[in-house]
Amino acid sequence: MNTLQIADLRVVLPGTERPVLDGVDLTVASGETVALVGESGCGKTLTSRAALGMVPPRAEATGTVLVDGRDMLTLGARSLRRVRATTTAMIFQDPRAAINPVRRIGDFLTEGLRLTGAWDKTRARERALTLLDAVGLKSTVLRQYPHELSGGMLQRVMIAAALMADPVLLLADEPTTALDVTTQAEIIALLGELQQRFGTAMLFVTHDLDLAAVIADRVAVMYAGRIVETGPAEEVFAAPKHPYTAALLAASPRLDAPEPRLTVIPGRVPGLHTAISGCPFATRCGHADERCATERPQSTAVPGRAEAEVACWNSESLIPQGGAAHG
Ligand SMILES: Nc1ncnc2c1ncn2[C@@H]1O[C@H](COP(=O)(O)OP(=O)(O)OP(=O)(O)O)[C@@H](O)[C@H]1O
Repeated sequence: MNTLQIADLRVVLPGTERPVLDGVDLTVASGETVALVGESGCGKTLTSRAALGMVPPRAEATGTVLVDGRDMLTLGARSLRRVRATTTAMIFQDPRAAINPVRRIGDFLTEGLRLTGAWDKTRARERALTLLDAVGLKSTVLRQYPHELSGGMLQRVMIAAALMADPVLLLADEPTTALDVTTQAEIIALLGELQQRFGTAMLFVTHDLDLAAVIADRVAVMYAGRIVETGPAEEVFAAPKHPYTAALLAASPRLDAPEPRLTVIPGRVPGLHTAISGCPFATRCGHADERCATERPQSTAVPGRAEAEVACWNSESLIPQGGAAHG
């Protein structure tokens, strides 16, 4: 069974012309890491928040969001709180914004578990010590305050906190963007190692394709609220099947290329006040024809590639085998 199974998720915000999430299908299996990539404003964060049953106020949400078999969109408030506290965890971009600055790290780590009522103080503290050790921090950190720790140490604390209740699903939203490159590499390695060790499913939101290539088993490429391509990360990045994926890869800076240069994808992601009748990428796509402008392409299996789908009318004829090598 998939730990996270999102099916046909549609979210409509009041006063807009197109759904902000438009028929999203996404699965993450136990022990698997799926990277959700795409330009800013495509709906990545909304998708990962929906996995916690969080949708913007006054938004209309349809479809199903199953976490460990329970639909987060229909659970009552109490059950939702319990599922959030015991089966899911989220790691955010900026650890300082997500932690109470006047509470000691020890209290921060243990209070979530103690609130569930199932853990007493001693047991919660033991669990905190085990996890601090797992993330490479000393036990003395328990008595420290957030301002006494560096950004990298604090993100390690956040990872420890996320794993306290032994969640089945970890949602990481740009968890290393606020860190320098060395610390970023350490945190990514740590996340990967712990996720394997604890067998957690992880949805990793990022706009950094190189990072996605390093951490993910599978990748889902999102554009204007839709998943336009999915598949094994290595294969998708080596040979993209959707013109948008190919354009994203071309626009990703490659310092090791013979002639490093930055390609820009012309145009912008259509705003929420623009109705879309066909493919949302059609207006920016060099391969679009009349059909792309009027008929919505459905996701279809990519021939010869396991667990891979693409939503493009012209994928087979336009994207050459071998595609744009990257990474
Ligand atoms: N609470 C909200 N109320 C209204 N609109 C929202 C809300 N949250 C997000 N949006 C809009 O939904 C769209 C998708 O936002 P989302 O944050 O999911 O994108 P993203 O792909 O994660 O972008 P980024 O990489 O910049 O974080 C954007 O147009 C955003 O302005």
